[in-house]
Amino acid sequence: MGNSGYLPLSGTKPARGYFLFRSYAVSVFIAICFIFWYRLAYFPLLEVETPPTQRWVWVGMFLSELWFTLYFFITVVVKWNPVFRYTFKDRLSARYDDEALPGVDIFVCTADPRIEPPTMVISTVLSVMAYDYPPQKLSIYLSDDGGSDLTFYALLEASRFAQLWLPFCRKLKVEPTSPHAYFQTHPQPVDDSALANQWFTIKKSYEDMKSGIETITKLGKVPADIRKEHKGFDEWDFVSSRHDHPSILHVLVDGTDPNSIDIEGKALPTLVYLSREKRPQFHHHFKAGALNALIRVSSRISNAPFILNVDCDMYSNNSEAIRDALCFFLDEENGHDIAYVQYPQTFSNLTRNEIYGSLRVVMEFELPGFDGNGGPCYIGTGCVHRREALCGTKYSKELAVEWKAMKHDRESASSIAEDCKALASCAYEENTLWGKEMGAKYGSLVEDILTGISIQARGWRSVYLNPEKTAFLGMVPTTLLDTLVQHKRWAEGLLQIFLSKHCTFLYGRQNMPLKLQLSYCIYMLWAPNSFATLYFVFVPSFCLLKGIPLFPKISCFWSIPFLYVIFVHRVHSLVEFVWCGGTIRGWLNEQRMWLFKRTTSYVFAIIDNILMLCRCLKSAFVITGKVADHDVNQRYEQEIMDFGASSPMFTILATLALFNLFSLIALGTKKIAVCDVGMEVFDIFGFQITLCCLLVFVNLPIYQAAFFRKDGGKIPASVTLMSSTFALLASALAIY
Ligand SMILES: O=c1ccn([C@@H]2O[C@H](COP(=O)(O)OP(=O)(O)O[C@H]3O[C@H](CO)[C@@H](O)[C@H](O)[C@H]3O)[C@@H](O)[C@H]2O)c(=O)[nH]1
Ligand SMILES: [Mn+2]
Repeated sequence: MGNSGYLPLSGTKPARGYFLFRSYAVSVFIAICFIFWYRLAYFPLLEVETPPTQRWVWVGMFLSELWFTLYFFITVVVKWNPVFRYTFKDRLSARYDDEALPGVDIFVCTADPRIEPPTMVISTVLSVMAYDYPPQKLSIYLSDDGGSDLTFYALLEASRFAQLWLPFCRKLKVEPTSPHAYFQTHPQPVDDSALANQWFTIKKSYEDMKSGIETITKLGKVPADIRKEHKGFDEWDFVSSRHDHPSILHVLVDGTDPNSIDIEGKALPTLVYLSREKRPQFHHHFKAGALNALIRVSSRISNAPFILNVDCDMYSNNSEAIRDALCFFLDEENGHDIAYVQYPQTFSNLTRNEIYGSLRVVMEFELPGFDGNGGPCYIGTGCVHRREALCGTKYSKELAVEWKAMKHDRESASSIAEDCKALASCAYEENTLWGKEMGAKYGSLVEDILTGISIQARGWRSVYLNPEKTAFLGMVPTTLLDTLVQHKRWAEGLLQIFLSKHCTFLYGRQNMPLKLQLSYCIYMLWAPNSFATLYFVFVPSFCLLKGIPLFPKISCFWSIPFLYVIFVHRVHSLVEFVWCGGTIRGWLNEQRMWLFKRTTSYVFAIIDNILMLCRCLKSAFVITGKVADHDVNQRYEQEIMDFGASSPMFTILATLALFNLFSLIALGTKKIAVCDVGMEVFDIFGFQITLCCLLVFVNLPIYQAAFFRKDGGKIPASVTLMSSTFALLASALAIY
């Protein structure tokens, strides 16, 4: 306890099992040292009879192992000292009554009504409107980069439905407050007939609204009679396309208007629709551009000191999340230098065994590790920012705010709406620092990470909060290609940061602790992992066919460190995965995705980075799919991998998978011929054979999709044909 009676608003829990983790890390390091000793001592140096290929592949092994060691070291740095936080919301409420709480602006971003259905978007909007927070202090802004009247129509409907939904949420303490998620998971209450009736009425009006929106979305345009209902639709007379239109801004609920109330007469939060101006001759900077327009427009309308931003698929699952975050900012002793509170990215549509992987370990262990090293990175969604820090202010002690003394004067939002449009125009940012020193940063495919780095580099701290009750739930892609493309975008953007002046080692040198600068490498260096991985997936099997041993004999001493590292490293990964709630099959799927990403997404990420460095390519943000057709959904539910499309990524995957299969088959037939020396072959090539077998095992879904499946998610015949040819060629090359 510091000064008179001060009680902190948050605390930290000691990490469990960290002694085990540290012993594991140290022991693996020792084993790795032995591996390098072996690599150097047994380098097939100058013996005359060694063919030069053998020397080169040995160097390759050495370099790959060196890379993996470096990456392992970074992982250990990240996980060495994790911090797990919790909050005291009761203390917050005791110190700040509704009047004293600061305003919070909430940004929801959407970009395309075909990929991000308006019904999903408004469920998210309604979920954040229903936060357990004084409504007059809340303002919700929907940014629509799709410039779509369909989305506007949906939001208009949502603003009406909110008058029913918010009182209902209050009365029944509804959780989650997304109507879609709530009605999906909560059946009609049975014990209280009045409540049951009310539940039924609300569900009915929700379903009606939803089907109305769906019909119109399918139709592709808003019918004339509905357009007459609100003057806002007239704005679409000036929209020539989603890439060419003026700013559209409408205040659908004006919180300063005493008539903006729900059916119980309680105030509603402000609700604003914004589609910033887009012109073909101006770069719109994707989501970062959208965020900056929102920052400016909201600064005029509500100017809340805190900003929560979520992607349109991330609904609020915990109506206390704002209060939780404020426990950090409003802490009188430790809150002044906190720029943002990051929540984990968790998903509502994961299947039991997470067929395309999840960010489980990242969210449960790596981000707490970042927190321990100086603060989590900003991951784009589920994050509460201090407006000032996001806008580019450097941290200094003098900035400390006395929150209770804050004034909350606001002009009527509707009356200033017209003025605000200029703030969302393309020309506004010309010759300003927006996107450079102010707001979300431009020029990166991972604007979030870059923005986070720049905030931390200005001396601010950040914290990570992973409450027991998940704060937000979003969507993971439901096909393999979508997942790989998403990871390509991330890996590409992250590597781009590493190669730029914003690399943490340069940019964060002054204000970020070294361990935090280093921690960022775990993500910035995702893509380069592909070199070492490709090497390990191809070369040992190739050498197996050629008869070149790359590892020590199983029977000799040197195999021990190899066995130790392989075994303990994987067991640790499994334990870690299961520890944070995953299943064993889920872990296996995660391993497969690990391999797939490293041999496709990351390879393309590197190629694109090289092209960008040569200025042959401009980066583009491919929006992640959030809807799929019935068949695809069904396969996803059944955890059957979905290939379907023909993509060069699948050609690479299938080629590598088939090549390893061919190697194993070739070895099998060879072994029959040399039956009596079988044991000896295993002794010499044990590691390579095991690696090859493991790869074949991991790739089982690929063989199945290439040769045995008939459904729409199989690997297209052309891909199978091409990959088989490549794989056969490679095997032939090895054998002859
Ligand atoms: O021009 C654009 C492109 C995207 N978005 C929005 O950005 C969000 C994220 O896009 P999505 O396609 O879902 O990408 P993800 O890969 O799922 O997003 C993750 O990665 C992004 C880049 O690192 C972060 O911005 C996101 O917050 C994070 O969830 C969505 O709400 C989009 O509507 C825009 O507003 N304008
Ligand atoms: Mn997303």
